[in-house]
Amino acid sequence: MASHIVGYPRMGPKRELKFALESFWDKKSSAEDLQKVAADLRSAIWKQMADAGIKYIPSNTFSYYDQVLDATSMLGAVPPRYGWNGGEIGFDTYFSMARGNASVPAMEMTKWFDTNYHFIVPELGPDVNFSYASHKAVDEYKEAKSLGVDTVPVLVGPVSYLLLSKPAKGVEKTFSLLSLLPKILPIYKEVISELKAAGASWIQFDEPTLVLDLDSHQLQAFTSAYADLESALSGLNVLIETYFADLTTKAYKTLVGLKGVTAYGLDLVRGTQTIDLVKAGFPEGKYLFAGVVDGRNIWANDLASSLSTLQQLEAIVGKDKLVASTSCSLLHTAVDLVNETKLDDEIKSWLAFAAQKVVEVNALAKALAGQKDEAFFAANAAAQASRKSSPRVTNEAVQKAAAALKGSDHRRATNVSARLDAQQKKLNLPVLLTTTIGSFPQTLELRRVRREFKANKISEEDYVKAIKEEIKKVVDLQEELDIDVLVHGEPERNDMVEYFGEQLSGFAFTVNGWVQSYGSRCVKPPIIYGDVSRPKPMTVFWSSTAQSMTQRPMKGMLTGPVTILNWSFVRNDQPRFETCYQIALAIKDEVEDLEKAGINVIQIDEAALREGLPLRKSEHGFYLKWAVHSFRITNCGVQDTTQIHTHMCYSNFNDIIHSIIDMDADVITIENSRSDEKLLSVFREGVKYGAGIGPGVYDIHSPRIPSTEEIADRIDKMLAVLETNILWVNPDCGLKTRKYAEVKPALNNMVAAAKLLRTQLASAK
Ligand SMILES: Nc1nc2c(c(=O)[nH]1)N[C@@H](CNc1ccc(C(=O)N[C@@H](CCC(=O)N[C@@H](CCC(=O)N[C@@H](CCC(=O)O)C(=O)O)C(=O)O)C(=O)O)cc1)CN2
Ligand code: MET
Ligand SMILES: [Zn+2]
Repeated sequence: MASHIVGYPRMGPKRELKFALESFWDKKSSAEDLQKVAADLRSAIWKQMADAGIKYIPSNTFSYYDQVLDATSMLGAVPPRYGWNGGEIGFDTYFSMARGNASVPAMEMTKWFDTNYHFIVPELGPDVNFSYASHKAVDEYKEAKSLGVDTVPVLVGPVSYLLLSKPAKGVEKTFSLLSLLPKILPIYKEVISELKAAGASWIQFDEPTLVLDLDSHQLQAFTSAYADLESALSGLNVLIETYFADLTTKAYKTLVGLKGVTAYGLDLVRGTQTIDLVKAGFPEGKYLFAGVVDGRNIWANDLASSLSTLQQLEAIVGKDKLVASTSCSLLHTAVDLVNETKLDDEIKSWLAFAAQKVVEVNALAKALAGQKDEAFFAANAAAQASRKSSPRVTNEAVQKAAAALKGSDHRRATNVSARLDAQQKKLNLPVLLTTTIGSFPQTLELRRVRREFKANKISEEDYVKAIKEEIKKVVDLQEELDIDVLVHGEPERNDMVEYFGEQLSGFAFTVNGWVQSYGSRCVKPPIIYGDVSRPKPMTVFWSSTAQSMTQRPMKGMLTGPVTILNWSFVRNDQPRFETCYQIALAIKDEVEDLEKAGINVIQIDEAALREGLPLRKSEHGFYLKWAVHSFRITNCGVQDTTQIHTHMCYSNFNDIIHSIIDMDADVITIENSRSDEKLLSVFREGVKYGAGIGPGVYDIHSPRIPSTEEIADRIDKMLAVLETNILWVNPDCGLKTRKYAEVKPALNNMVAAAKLLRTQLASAK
C-alpha cells in the first residue's frame, strides 16, 4: 500500500515566493535571486514528502505564476502580440503573458473550476505553431532526482488543456479547439521521451475536465488522445488524475477504457458517488489512486472513516493496486499549521494544512499495509470526538433561528418598481447615477497603520483617528469629483471576507494560512468551525461616521452570506446551505442596525455567488435556490425607502440571470467592461430587467485610464438595451488594488461621461 500527493502549494509557508516575485517585478532583485528562492522551496517540499514516507511525490507542480501558463509555455503557444521569437521561453515572455507589459495587456485570467484560484486562459487559433518551448517539467524532474528524490512529473493533460482554452480573436464562433489535438500531441511526445530518458517511471496527467458535463465528442477526444500517446508512453506507468467532483458514468467508462493508462486518480471527497462507480466495475490490474484526504479544506481527516473506505476499495482493486492520495492538489489549502501561533490548542487539534495532510496520507497507507501508527490514530480519533462534542461548535439559539427560516420565502413586501419610486422620493437623485463599488486604494501607509494596530504598536485611539482621516479624504475626493452615491472606501478592511470573519462568532482566523488566488496574490480564508452569530454591530460605527461627513447618500458596505461562505474554509460537519443561512441571519442584523443608524443605501456584495455554482448542471438549481434565498434573508426586513445594492464581479452569468433577478435587489453593479457584449446580450435577447443596474464602465484590473469619450460610448451602448431610469454608472469592481494617480483621472472621466449623457438625454426630450 503506497501513498501519493496530487500537488503542493508553491507560495511557501511564509509566502516566500510572493515576496521574491514582487521584488523581482519591482527590479529590486535579480532573476537568479528569484530562481534561488524557487529552488529552495521545491527542494524543501520534496524532502518533506520523502521524509514523511510518500512514495509517489509530484514534480512540476511548482509554478512561477500558473500551471496552465506553464503548459502554454511548454507548447510554445505564445500569442503573437508578445513578440516571442522562438527558443526557450524566459521570464520576460512568461511574465508578459501573465501580467502584461508596458505595451501589451495580459492574457485573460479566469477561475479554476469552482475554486478561488485563477489560471491564465490559453488563446488558440488555427495558425498557432506549436513547438517544445519550455523544458520545465524535465528540468524539475532532474532537479529532484539530483536531490535523491525520484518524482512523478505532472503535466496538464492535453484534452483538459484544450477544453480550458479559448479560441483566439476573430475565430471565436468557428473554431473547434479540440481540432488542435493532433498538433499538440507531438509536443507531449517529445516531453515524454525526455522524461523517460531522464529516468522517470511514472507520469501524471491532470485531466480535471473529465468531471464536467461532457458530450460524446469531448469524451471521444480523451480516447483518441491517449490512444495516440500509447506507444510514446509505453514503459511508463501513466496516472490520469481527476478532481473536484464525481465522474459521470460515461466519463468513468471513458477513463477506465483509455489505452496505455495504468492508474486512475479519483476525488472521493467531492465525488460523493465515486465509490459506487468503482464498486460497479474496476479494470483488473490497474491502480486506483484514492483521493480520501481533502485538498480543498483545512480539517484534519477522519482517519478511521478513510481507512474503512480504503479497505472497501482494496477488496475491489487488490492489495498492491490501491494508493492513498489527496482529493486534489493541496494548492487550495493553507501550507503549514506549525506556523499558526495564535490558534488555541483545541481548534488546532481539529486542523490539518498541506504539510499535515501529507502525514495523514502516509499514515493511512501504512495502516492499510498493517503498520498502523496506533498513537497517531488515537490522537486523531480524540480530536474528531472533541470537534463533534465541543460546546464551542454548537449554539442552540442560532440553530433554532436557522431552522425557523425554512418554509418561508423572505421577500420584501413591495415590488421593486414601487420601492424604487419610494427611494427616489426620499433621495431625490438625478438619472444616470454615479457611484463606486466600495474600496479605494489601499496605500502602503494604510496597510502599515492596520498592521501596527494589530500588533498593538499603536493605540486604538490613534488607529481610529488615522482611519477617520482616511475616510474623510475619500469622502472629500468623491464630493470634489461630484459622485452621487458615496462610499467610505473600506480603509479599515484587510479583505472583504476576512474582515467580517474576524468579527463573527464561529470563525477562527490564521496568521499564515495563505492560499494563492492568482500570481503572487493570496487570500487568507477565515475558518468557520461553529454556528455563526454576530456578537455586536460590525460596520455601523464606520458607516455612520462616514455618513456624518457628507450630505450625499453614503452606502453601507457589507459582504453577503454566499460570498463569506465561498471564500472561507467551511465546516464539513453540516451542509453548506445551513452555514450560509446562519451567516445570512448575522448579516440581516447588521443591515437592520445600519438602517436604524440612518444609512439609507446598503450594498451587500455577492462577488462569489457565481463562482460557487456547482460544476455539474444537475446541481445548479438547488445551489441557486438556497444562495439566492440567503441573500434575500439579509434584507427582507428593511423599509421600502432603504435602497439595497448588490455587486458581482464575474460577468459570465447569462446562464443565471433569472436567479440574479430573483435576488430582488434594488440595484446591482456588475463587472462588464472586460466582456460587455456578453453581459448586455442578455438584455438584447429580451430579458426584462426592472431594477437598477450598473454594468461596469471601465476595467479596474488595468492601470490604464479610460477616456471620457470611451466611457460615454459604453454608456450609450447600455442605453440601447436598458431604460434610462434604471441605469447606474460605476467602475467594474472595487479600487483597492489601484493607485490614486489612476483612480482620480479615471473617476473624473467617468463622472464627465455621465454628465455628458445626461445633457444629451435632456435635450433629446
Ligand atoms: N477573499 C477574496 N477573494 C477574492 C477577492 C478578494 O478581494 N477577496 N478578489 C478576487 C481576486 N482575488 C484577489 C486576491 C487577493 C488580492 C490581494 O490583494 N491580496 C493581498 C493580501 C491582502 C491582505 O489581506 N493584506 C493584509 C495583510 C497585509 C500583509 O500581508 N501583511 C504581511 C506583512 C508583510 C509586510 O510587512 O508588508 C503579513 O501579515 O505577513 C492587509 O492589507 O492588512 C496580497 O496577496 O498581497 C486581490 C485580489 C477574487 N477572490
Ligand atoms: C471582489 S468584489 C469587491 C467589493 C468590495 N466592496 C470592494 O469594493 O472592494
Ligand atoms: Zn468586485
